[in-house]
Amino acid sequence: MIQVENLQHTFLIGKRGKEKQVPVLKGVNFEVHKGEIVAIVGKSGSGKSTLLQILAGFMKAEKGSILVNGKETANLNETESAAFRLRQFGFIFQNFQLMPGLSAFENIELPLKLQGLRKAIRQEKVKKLMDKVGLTEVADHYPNELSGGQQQRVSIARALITNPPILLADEPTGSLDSETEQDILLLIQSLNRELGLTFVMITHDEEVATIAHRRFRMYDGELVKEEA
Ligand SMILES: Nc1ncnc2c1ncn2[C@@H]1O[C@H](COP(=O)(O)OP(=O)(O)OP(=O)(O)O)[C@@H](O)[C@H]1O
Repeated sequence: MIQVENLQHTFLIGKRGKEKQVPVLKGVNFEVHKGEIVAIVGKSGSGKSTLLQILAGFMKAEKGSILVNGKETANLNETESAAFRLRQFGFIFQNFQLMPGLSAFENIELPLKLQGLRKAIRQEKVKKLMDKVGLTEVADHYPNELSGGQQQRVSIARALITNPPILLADEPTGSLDSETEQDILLLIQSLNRELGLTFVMITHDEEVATIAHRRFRMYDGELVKEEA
C-alpha cells in the first residue's frame, strides 16, 4: 500500500551564511501493507514528524521514492499532491485540531461540505459515523465542552468521514490520560479490524506502539524494523 525507498532529507538551520546542515532522513526504507497498523517509534527529534509530513505530501524530500497504492507521489506538484492527499489520507493529530466555533457534528461534517455533498447525505453519513465512534450524545457540543477523549473521537471521525484508505496519526494519544488513551487505542484497533483501515502512527510511547502489527524505530536517520 505504501512503499518508501531511500528517502533522504536534510534541513538547513541557522542564520543565512552560517547555516548548518542537519541530515534528518538518511535513507529511509519501509513498507506498509493494506489493513495493518504500523507504528514508527523513536526519540524526540529523531525525524518521525518529518517523515509523516513527507509521506502526506506536505513537504518534499530531497531524494527518494514514495509509492502510495502504486502511484509515485514524490514528484507531484502542490495541486496534484493536495488532491491525492484528500483521496488517500485522513489525519489524526495529538492536539485534535478541531474548529472551536463548530459543534462536534459540524466538525465531522466539514470535509463533506468541502466536497460539495448535499445536506441530507452529509447528515446521514455524520450521524452513522458518530454512532459508530460513540459520540451521538455530544453531537451538539463545542470542542471546549468535550473531554480530551471525546475531542479525539471527533477528530478521528472527521478523518474517516471521507473514507480515506490510510490514516496518518501523529502521537494520537499524546494529550490524553492513560485510561482515555486505552479507549482511543481500542477504537483505532476496532476501526482497523472492522473497516480494514490502514494506520501509520508515530509515537514516542512504547506502550502505544504495542497495538501495531509492525513497529519501526527511527534511529540515526534510518528506520529499523523491530520485533513486534
Ligand atoms: N522546518 C524545519 N527546519 C529546520 N529543522 C527542522 C525543521 N523541522 C524539523 N527540524 C529538525 O529536524 C529534526 C527532526 O524533527 P522531527 O520533528 O521530525 O522529530 P520527531 O521525531 O517528530 O520529534 P518529536 O517526537 O519531538 O515530535 C529535529 O532536529 C528538528 O529540529
